[in-house]
Amino acid sequence: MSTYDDLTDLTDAPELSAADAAPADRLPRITVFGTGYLGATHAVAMAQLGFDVTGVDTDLAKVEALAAGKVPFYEPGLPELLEATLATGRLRFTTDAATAVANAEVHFVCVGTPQMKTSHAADLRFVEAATTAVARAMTHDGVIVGKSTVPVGTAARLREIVAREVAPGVAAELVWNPEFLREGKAVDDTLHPDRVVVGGASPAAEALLRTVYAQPIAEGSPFVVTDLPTAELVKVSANAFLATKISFVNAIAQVCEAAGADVTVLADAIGHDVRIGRQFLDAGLGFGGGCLPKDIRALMHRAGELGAHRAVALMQQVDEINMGQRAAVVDHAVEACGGSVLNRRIGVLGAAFKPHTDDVRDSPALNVAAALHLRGAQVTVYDPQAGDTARATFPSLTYATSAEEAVEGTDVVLLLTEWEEFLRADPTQLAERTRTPRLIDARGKLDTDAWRAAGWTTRTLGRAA
Ligand SMILES: NC(=O)C1=CN([C@@H]2O[C@H](COP(=O)(O)OP(=O)(O)OC[C@H]3O[C@@H](n4cnc5c(N)ncnc54)[C@H](O)[C@@H]3O)[C@@H](O)[C@H]2O)C=CC1
Ligand SMILES: O=C(O)[C@H]1O[C@H](OP(=O)(O)OP(=O)(O)OC[C@H]2O[C@@H](n3ccc(=O)[nH]c3=O)[C@H](O)[C@@H]2O)[C@H](O)[C@@H](O)[C@@H]1O
Repeated sequence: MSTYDDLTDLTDAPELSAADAAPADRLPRITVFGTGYLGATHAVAMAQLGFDVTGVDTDLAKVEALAAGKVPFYEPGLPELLEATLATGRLRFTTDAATAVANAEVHFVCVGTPQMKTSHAADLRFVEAATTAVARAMTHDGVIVGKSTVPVGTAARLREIVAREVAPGVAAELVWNPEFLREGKAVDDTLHPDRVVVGGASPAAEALLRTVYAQPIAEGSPFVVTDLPTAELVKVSANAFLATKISFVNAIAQVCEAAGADVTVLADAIGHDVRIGRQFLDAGLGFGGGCLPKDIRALMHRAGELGAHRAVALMQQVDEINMGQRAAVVDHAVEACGGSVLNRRIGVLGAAFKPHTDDVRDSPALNVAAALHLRGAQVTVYDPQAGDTARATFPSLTYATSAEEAVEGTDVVLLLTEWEEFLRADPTQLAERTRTPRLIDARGKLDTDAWRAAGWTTRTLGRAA
């Protein structure tokens, strides 16, 4: 039996009424639990849409920073919008869950669901704690809206918690409303979502969510109404599909390298087929970040619990191919250094898991840099935004403040995160700073003809050596 079975019968719980849930005389008031990448963006965006919003976090430093108008991470456009929405008086941040909940009707749960240290499963303790805190603090009817990415079956279990914790006579309905924003484009994705998915909502809760998302709906965002498990799985499947696309093209890239074909041209060509599409077919170092890797592993784990072995096998392959890309880049660097990187100087361009973010959670770039460091190389990393987060995660690497500094005296240079700054860099100037102008383009984004013309020897993942 899985951990999600044996649900309590909730039929005796009070029902949310349309009048209580959506007051006619004003917009519903909102709390957002968890003010990380997702929650901070969501809170600010909801305030921008005109709602009264309180962001709640257990991390006092984060709350104080946000309340002072400082976004504790790099996300283009968010600082300006935070400042503007704080100035309206509609947005505030606190660690005081009880007061925040008592003053609102819609409670978004946006806390983390990281991978467990001991298994592939998602760690649901934060989601459970936040849901419990909301349910306990509810003094009047309202809706708890799960937004965190969770394994299918979690919401049903959280409903049990809500039923147990909420005060008698208070109608607390839990629905699921997964989020699809991308870091680096978080503001735009939140204000203009590709779709809004709501699972498990009663008519009253659905009406409330339609009010909350009225603007995106008016602008044409599809509003998908479904049950709880489908809503949870839509989210996980979307990320699993994106991950599968990337691992597919990386598997083909290996064939390209062996056969003398060019994976970028191939991706462009197959991408013209609208059934395939060009997006998420960039071969190279593979996917990282705080979501795709942990989400496919959590799916692997949950699918295993449910006996869905084909999904387990597929996700295992996607993960394995992805991690293989990191190993391949390390091997290329070793080969470029003549068989050993011991005491060799390696310049690494990029630490973030992708451009336009300072997020280094499960970053392939930082992972490769660390692996080379552990093999005895002298690794110097430069990232336009992620230097501080990278240093905090992996302090024993050397961090430079420019690409020029990072490539100084190097035996090989690795392009690991495709920031525009690197794509625009002058290969002639950089070549002069190296000991040997040798480049591995692990993102397939550089104009290697221009780099070769500037004296570099180059190697690109997905093309013949
Ligand atoms: N980062 C992203 O781009 C997206 C993330 N997601 C999902 O959203 C969830 C959150 O992800 P991130 O924002 O990246 O994580 P994060 O780690 O940046 O933020 C999580 C926040 O929750 C806070 N928290 C933990 N327990 C709490 C509690 N009991 N009460 C209040 N706050 C609490 C933490 O202090 C932290 O600030 C995850 O499930 C993730 O998979 C979904 C879509 C996009
Ligand atoms: O659940 C989440 O948190 C989010 O996860 C991803 O968003 P994000 O992690 O911000 O980053 P992506 O833009 O998806 O990129 C993920 C990784 O894939 C890599 N990637 C992307 C595209 C590609 O063609 N090739 C490739 O290797 C990127 O370099 C990066 O490391 C999804 O794109 C979002 O829709 C989702 O909401």
